[in-house]
Amino acid sequence: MANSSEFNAELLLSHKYPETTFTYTERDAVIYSLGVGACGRSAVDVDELKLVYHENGQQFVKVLPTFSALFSLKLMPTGALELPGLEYDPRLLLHGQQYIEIYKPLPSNGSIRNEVSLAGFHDKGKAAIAEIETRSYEKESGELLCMNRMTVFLRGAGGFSKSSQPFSYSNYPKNQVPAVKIPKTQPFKVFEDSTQPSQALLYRLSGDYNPLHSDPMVAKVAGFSRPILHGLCTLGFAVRAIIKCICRGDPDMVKSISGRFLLHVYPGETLITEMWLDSTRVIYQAKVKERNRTVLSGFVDLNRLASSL
Ligand SMILES: CCC/C=C/C(=O)SCCNC(=O)CCNC(=O)[C@H](O)C(C)(C)COP(=O)([O-])OP(=O)([O-])OC[C@H]1O[C@@H](n2cnc3c(N)ncnc32)[C@H](O)[C@@H]1OP(=O)([O-])[O-]
Repeated sequence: MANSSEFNAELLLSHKYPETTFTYTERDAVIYSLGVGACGRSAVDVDELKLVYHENGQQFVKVLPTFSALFSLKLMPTGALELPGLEYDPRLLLHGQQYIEIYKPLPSNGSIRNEVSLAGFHDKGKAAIAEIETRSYEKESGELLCMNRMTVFLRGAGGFSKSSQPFSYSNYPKNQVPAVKIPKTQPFKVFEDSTQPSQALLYRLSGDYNPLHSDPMVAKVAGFSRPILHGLCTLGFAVRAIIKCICRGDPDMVKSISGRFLLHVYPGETLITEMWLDSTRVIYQAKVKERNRTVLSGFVDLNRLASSL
């Protein structure tokens, strides 16, 4: 537990994160799609081939909306996050939540300028929670493309509040909070997908080289029997399942995405994504079949519904 004398709220809240850039090509978008399992069940999948190949005269590959979560990767090159005013052990850091808003379909290649800020910071006693917001602009046009809010869960870093009221700060609307109630009814769609034992080793090629996902010793120190899957890889699997089952394979129908990581996933486990439709909102949860445990839940808001649903 963090010592209250080590926490300096003023220093943390006034910290300015530097702007970052992210340049990608179509090859990066394809490696990402393969990393979240596109065409993993069939190399001629009609809903997914467009994510990895120019089929039928298609000019560009289509890009999954969750690809945008990579834009701010430079912020944590080795898995640690700069939080001046707080001491914490980066080896105990876990990805807690991800919230994404897409304002324009993601191009198949591009150069992105990111504005980064601290959107929230909370003392949860046993943990501290930091929320980092990244607004991503297309460099050439200057247009705002998307916003990502990443929540990091810093195990062991809570308990620093000096007053009896735990320290809590956030600067965004309450309706963007990802907590969802899973309906008691049967899901509208269910999709089962296997992750490969090498899934995290493939996914890391998209730029998240945190050794928690590849190094057995680092995983042990973090409390896991072996390296675990990147949270964003699990989210990528779940959102891809929704795009396949509800958007008829069209990634451009996704407006916003929210997910909370409830439990770690081991590469090689089977993910079952259950989906409920509530107007243009898809409420979902992903379970690991082998352990019968829910590992992720959230919602995806769509621009419209597919006419054939
Ligand atoms: C980031 C880039 C690096 C990437 C790394 C990875 O990919 S790692 C791989 C991917 N990530 C993973 O594998 C992580 C998987 N998730 C886990 O292992 C666990 O959910 C946990 C350890 C994050 C929290 O478990 P626990 O039993 O210690 O928690 P609890 O139930 O006792 O609640 C305590 C308080 O925290 C709140 N809160 C709870 N959960 C979350 C959350 N996810 N998010 C945010 N907040 C959360 C909860 O509301 C409560 O606050 P309240 O209500 O009192 O004000």
